[in-house]
Amino acid sequence: MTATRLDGKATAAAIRTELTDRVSALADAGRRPGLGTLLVGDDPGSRWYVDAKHSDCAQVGIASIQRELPADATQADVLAVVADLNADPACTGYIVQLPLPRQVSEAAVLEAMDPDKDADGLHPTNLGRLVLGVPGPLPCTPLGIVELLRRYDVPLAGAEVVVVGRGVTVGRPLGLLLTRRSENATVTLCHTGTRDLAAHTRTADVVVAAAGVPGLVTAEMVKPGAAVLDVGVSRVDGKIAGDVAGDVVEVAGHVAPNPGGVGPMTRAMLLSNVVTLAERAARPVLA
Ligand SMILES: Nc1nc(=O)c2c([nH]1)NC[C@@H]1CN(c3ccc(C(=O)N[C@@H](CCC(=O)O)C(=O)O)cc3)C=[N+]21
Repeated sequence: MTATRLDGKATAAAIRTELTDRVSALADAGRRPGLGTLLVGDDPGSRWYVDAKHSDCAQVGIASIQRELPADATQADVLAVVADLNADPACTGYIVQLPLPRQVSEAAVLEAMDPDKDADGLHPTNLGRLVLGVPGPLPCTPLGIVELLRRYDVPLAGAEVVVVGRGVTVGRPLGLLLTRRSENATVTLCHTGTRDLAAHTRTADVVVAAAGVPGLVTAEMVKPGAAVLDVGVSRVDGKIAGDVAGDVVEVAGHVAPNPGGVGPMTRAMLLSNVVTLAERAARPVLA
């Protein structure tokens, strides 16, 4: 038996279609949402992601504000663009593409963003809101994972979920999201320092592999019928290599492949965050 594919590409396309009505309503009220991006440097992977985000925006009617700085930009250069985007009324939500060059502090840049325009949900205020259970924009990859599982009826309530990876964009906030009462999963957050990773993953109903270690999760580490989501992004010989080995599809019940799984969902959730932020900003106008 081979696993059901969690098709992130098709699901993200459906979400974009659903968003177009909300974008039209905002545009009719003179409040068209606008996504800003700041790309620092010329990493081809980062450029691809940013370009893909803007072509997604064009599809649903969200305006694009594309800012770029050279790889040798200073922290002051980056903070100046952040201040611009904070002040620009056409920009209702924005992201600073990560990673930033070494000379620029990511923490300082995230902190300088207007939390009400934080389309990535990575501002300390918004991460704090996630911990507190207060509404606010949520990180896109964790949201995309939860939404993909929901649309394929993979149950989370009471489920054992093992997340591999403790990074700030995926693993750490995903643990917080999944343990909310609304999701009600039990989460074990594993990482590269976990003594016996396989012992954890073998008990899991859902495994999310987000460690950035190619082929880390193999078939013998997966309980038959479990859902396995591949979120690792590494490049091996110029091609994307995920954290999940090819033989896992023979054991798992569901697999989110990489590419074609969580990546497109991340972009769809970014659009959803931008639309929600624009709706919130327009509330007095929209009634
Ligand atoms: N501020 C910030 N926010 C992010 O959300 C952010 C970031 N920085 N830095 C880098 C990571 C990575 N990331 C991905 C987004 C989409 C795909 C994606 O759409 N991938 C496609 C195609 C991949 C390909 O073929 O190259 C897929 O999985 O099918 C992947 C990875 C967002 N990130």
